[in-house]
Amino acid sequence: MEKPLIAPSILSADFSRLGEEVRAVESAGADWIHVDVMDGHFVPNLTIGPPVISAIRKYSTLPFDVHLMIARPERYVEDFVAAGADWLVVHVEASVHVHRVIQQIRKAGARPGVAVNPGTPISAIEPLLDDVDMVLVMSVNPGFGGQSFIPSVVRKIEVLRKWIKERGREVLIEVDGGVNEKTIPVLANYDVDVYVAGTAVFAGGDYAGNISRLRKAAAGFRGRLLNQADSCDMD
Ligand SMILES: O=C(CO)[C@H](O)[C@H](O)COP(=O)(O)O
Ligand SMILES: [Fe+2]
Repeated sequence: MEKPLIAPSILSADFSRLGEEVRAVESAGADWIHVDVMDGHFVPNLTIGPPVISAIRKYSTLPFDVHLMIARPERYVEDFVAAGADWLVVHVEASVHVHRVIQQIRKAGARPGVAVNPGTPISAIEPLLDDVDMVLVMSVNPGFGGQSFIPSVVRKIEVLRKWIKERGREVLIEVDGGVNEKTIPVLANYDVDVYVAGTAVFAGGDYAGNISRLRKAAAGFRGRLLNQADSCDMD
């Protein structure tokens, strides 16, 4: 797949028709399906678990990118992989032994990613860069869709891109939260690989049009707003 990728977050889909919604965003040009799993403990919201992922898996052939916002994810890694997760992303804040969980994910047969909350220094994931295939930089506090992008995370993405370049090993950078046509142009300066978008894809119902506008925002502005991140109005 040609990067950057667009990964619709089905948190903003119609949950009463989740399978059809997954099929619809695939037809509309999505690259991945982003699935938000919340436990009411690590984040103040509850969503879905392995049985629902297993049920919607058959509606799409796209990779399922499963974002676990759950405490101690090591308890459920094998269940999520069996349910159909191609990518399994755990929060660095959610497990005491996050390095071990990353190894567990790879052993279970999925690609491991690590996510970092807006309030956590990016240095927390630096020791994991040789072991993960993706870093998910949260640009809102996890738990809900429809929140505003937090501009201070841009600096973290810049640092992360530098570290990955220095290592020479491919690690994808994914950004999640408040991603839309206004925020993507700034992010594109750091070669973000995967844009997760819930509201921006599902709002208004024109999924194909929405995805195509996000793609254009990513391609059109790449490299042209360097050093303007701090002054950019991102609301
Ligand atoms: O992980 C998430 C929330 O915790 C979601 O993926 C994210 O919020 C997407 O929604 P939106 O694009 O509306 O911000
Ligand atoms: Fe997410």
